[in-house]
Amino acid sequence: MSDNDTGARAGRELVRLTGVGKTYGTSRALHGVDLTVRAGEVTCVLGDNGAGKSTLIKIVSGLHRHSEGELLIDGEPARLSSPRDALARGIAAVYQDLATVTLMPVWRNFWLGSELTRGPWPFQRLDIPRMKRVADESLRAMGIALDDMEQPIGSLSGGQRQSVAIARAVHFGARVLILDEPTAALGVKQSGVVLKYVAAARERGLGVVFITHNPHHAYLVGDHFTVLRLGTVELSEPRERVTLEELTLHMAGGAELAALKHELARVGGVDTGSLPDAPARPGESGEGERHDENAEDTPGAPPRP
Ligand SMILES: Nc1ncnc2c1ncn2[C@@H]1O[C@H](COP(=O)(O)OP(=O)(O)OP(=O)(O)O)[C@@H](O)[C@H]1O
Repeated sequence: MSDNDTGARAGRELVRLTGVGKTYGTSRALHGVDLTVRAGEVTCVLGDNGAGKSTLIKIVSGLHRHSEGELLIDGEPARLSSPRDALARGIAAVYQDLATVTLMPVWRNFWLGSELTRGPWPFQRLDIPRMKRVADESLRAMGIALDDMEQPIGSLSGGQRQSVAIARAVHFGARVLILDEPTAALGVKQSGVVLKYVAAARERGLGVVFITHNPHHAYLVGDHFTVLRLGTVELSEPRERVTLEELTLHMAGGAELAALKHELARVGGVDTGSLPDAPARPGESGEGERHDENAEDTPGAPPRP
């Protein structure tokens, strides 16, 4: 598939998981998970350590087989045997530890493993001018303008490197882009850079799965939010039905905090008035109470429509 084909009809279902689970030996990492990835939407998967986020993306990206439930791609039941198999179906994962060669120029990293050649076999040579030109065009199409394509990729900031990896996946035909904690190791400004390209990928019609610990980052770009806890889905709501506060409380283990608050109030001597209550059920929080998206601590990504 060429990158011109990525603009699938917005809202079209690309990947769906129903009742998916995964057992490692006797340990159940994931159970009964439903998740839908749609064209032109960002699906955020949030969860604390050990919640099952990595296991989930390994299943969707072809690294692991699920042991229960069903995986549908374009509405058809599918079993992915490898990441290459997933890639052939248009599903690409960009991991935190980007597989780049730090001393190689940006354009070489862009083409790594898929270099263009020219001339008839067996006299083929690398088509360096074309690789540089196409890499530059692909980056610019995503709004990434680098001063010098010859600079080693290691000299770029973490946010820029993530952005190059996103543009690369888009160029090579990803329809579903899985981003594994792309902002985890980044400061506010660099996180903003990455979130901008997450939004750009969505605008191009890709279905994006954005894995994160950070509800603020998720809320800046997300269309749907799924919170995992101990391998099961604790919350799954579209943007209209959940506020940033609710999402943050779920991530902070709001129910446990509320129980703790109750205990502390009984012990006395602790001011529990300012502690949060249990997260409201989505929809209970009242319309029009949506949190300001440009709240403190959140980088300046484009506002959601
Ligand atoms: N290969 C494995 N073998 C056995 N257990 C595993 C394996 N991979 C993950 N687990 C277990 O499955 C559960 C979910 O882990 P997973 O790595 O998917 O969570 P996570 O949400 O990605 O956590 P983190 O944010 O810490 O990466 C954990 O209890 C973990 O110990």
